[in-house]
Amino acid sequence: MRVSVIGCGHLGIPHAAAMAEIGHEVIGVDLDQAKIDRLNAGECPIYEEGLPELLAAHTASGRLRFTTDLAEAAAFANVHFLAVGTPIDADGRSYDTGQVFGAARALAPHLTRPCVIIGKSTVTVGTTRDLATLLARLAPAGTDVEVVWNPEFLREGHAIEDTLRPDRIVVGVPSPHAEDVVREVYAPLLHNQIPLFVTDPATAELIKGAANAYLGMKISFINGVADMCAAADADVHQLTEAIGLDPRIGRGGLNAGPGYGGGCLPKDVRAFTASAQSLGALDAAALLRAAEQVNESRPAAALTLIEQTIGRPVAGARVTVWGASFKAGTDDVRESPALAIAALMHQRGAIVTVHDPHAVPTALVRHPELDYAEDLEESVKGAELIVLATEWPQFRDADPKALFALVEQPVLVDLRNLLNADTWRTAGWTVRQLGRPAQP
Ligand SMILES: NC(=O)C1=CN([C@@H]2O[C@H](COP(=O)(O)OP(=O)(O)OC[C@H]3O[C@@H](n4cnc5c(N)ncnc54)[C@H](O)[C@@H]3O)[C@@H](O)[C@H]2O)C=CC1
Ligand SMILES: O=C(O)[C@H]1O[C@H](OP(=O)(O)OP(=O)(O)OC[C@H]2O[C@@H](n3ccc(=O)[nH]c3=O)[C@H](O)[C@@H]2O)[C@H](O)[C@@H](O)[C@@H]1O
Repeated sequence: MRVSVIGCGHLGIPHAAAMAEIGHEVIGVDLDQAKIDRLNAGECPIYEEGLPELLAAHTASGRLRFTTDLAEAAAFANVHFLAVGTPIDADGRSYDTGQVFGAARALAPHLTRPCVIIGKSTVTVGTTRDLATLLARLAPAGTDVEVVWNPEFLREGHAIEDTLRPDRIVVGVPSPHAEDVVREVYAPLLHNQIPLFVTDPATAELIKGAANAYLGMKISFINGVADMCAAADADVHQLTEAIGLDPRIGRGGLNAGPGYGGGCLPKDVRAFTASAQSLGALDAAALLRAAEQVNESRPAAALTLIEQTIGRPVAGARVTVWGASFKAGTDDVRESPALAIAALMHQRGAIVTVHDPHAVPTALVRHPELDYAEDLEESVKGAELIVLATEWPQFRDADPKALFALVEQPVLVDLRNLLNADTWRTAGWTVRQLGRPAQP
């Protein structure tokens, strides 16, 4: 089939590459000419495992190309995926759907044949209906333009794997014809026994919000319990292993840490809370708000642990923060807990150097006030404290003996419970881990 993917960001580029991989002819569309030029040259503008290879293969084969021209996309395809951004609104709570409606308005005049728009962006319930009404009014094909919602569940760092082998495909359809089109698009995946969950558009929109809200609540729950463990001199890591064995709870997504970040969970929990409020589900809104509050308090909780460890305020201390991306496997620094903690220590007068194996260039744009080191050894020279904030394997595998010689003080706070603390302690380090006893 011929498909277009409108919006080439963290979702759209992997999706376009994966659609080419399963055999479709794909045209990706974005407003950003520089990004389109790089993509057409087979270059990958984001750090995502496996994506550069897929892009290079399919731009070379001619099955995947990119443009800024929506008219070209409309002439080429009868299926259009919408993967533009839905950042949080100026009010800080609901989605700004300007990119979604902006793209639809720009595409509409070119829709002269029957077609299906497959929305993938994360949106407020009711968006599919509003978009269908708008397109019926503005497109020459009128009501022959159908709008489906097909929320995306991929994780950054696993985008290709999650797109080619998702747990489930959820689709909210307005008609049996639209469902047939979706089944045809995803046929190669459905042949691999991946479940297709077909529902109405409003339920599909809410499924996405509920999934991310639950993931955020689960993380805030365990982070709240980590606070309890810290106060009781108990061990959150062992507690998590034990409760995670109960299949009703599950071990996945239950790691205590510096809080959930990224371009999605923080905004999606906020927006789902606002939806609960506006739909009159006030108890649900209060539950979700509590999860947000736990998350918002994580930088301060991390600072408390850091200052307890060094036995004084961070002002004047030379601190190295390991990690800038919001999690390992990506160079995305949107709402990164690592950078929030680095910036908080900087505000408190610490001399902060940040090191990340892939995200220094993206971090520099958002936090130019911080110092950066591209090299791990370089980053710790003269440090009085290392704060491990992102769970990159490079940090887990770092050599405590070699680093001991480089630092001013061998003190490390592990906010991800990533390290084998015994090995580090044997090499002479003082190590504190989140929600775990100071002395094992
Ligand atoms: N990042 C992720 O892993 C996931 C994201 N999502 C959702 O997918 C949507 C996109 O997220 P990201 O890819 O992270 O955002 P992003 O900000 O990385 O990418 C959005 C892209 O859309 C482009 N764009 C904006 N208006 C356009 C227009 N009128 N025509 C063509 N292109 C346009 C922008 O230039 C940008 O490249 C959001 O709703 C997000 O919540 C859902 C699941 C996973
Ligand atoms: O809607 C989206 O964009 C996506 O949001 C998340 O994916 P992602 O943002 O890539 O990252 P996660 O792996 O969920 O991690 C989010 C944050 O929570 C933190 N986290 C995650 C898991 C955990 O156990 N503990 C924890 O602190 C991570 O470090 C990170 O800061 C969801 O997992 C995806 O299913 C969803 O499609």
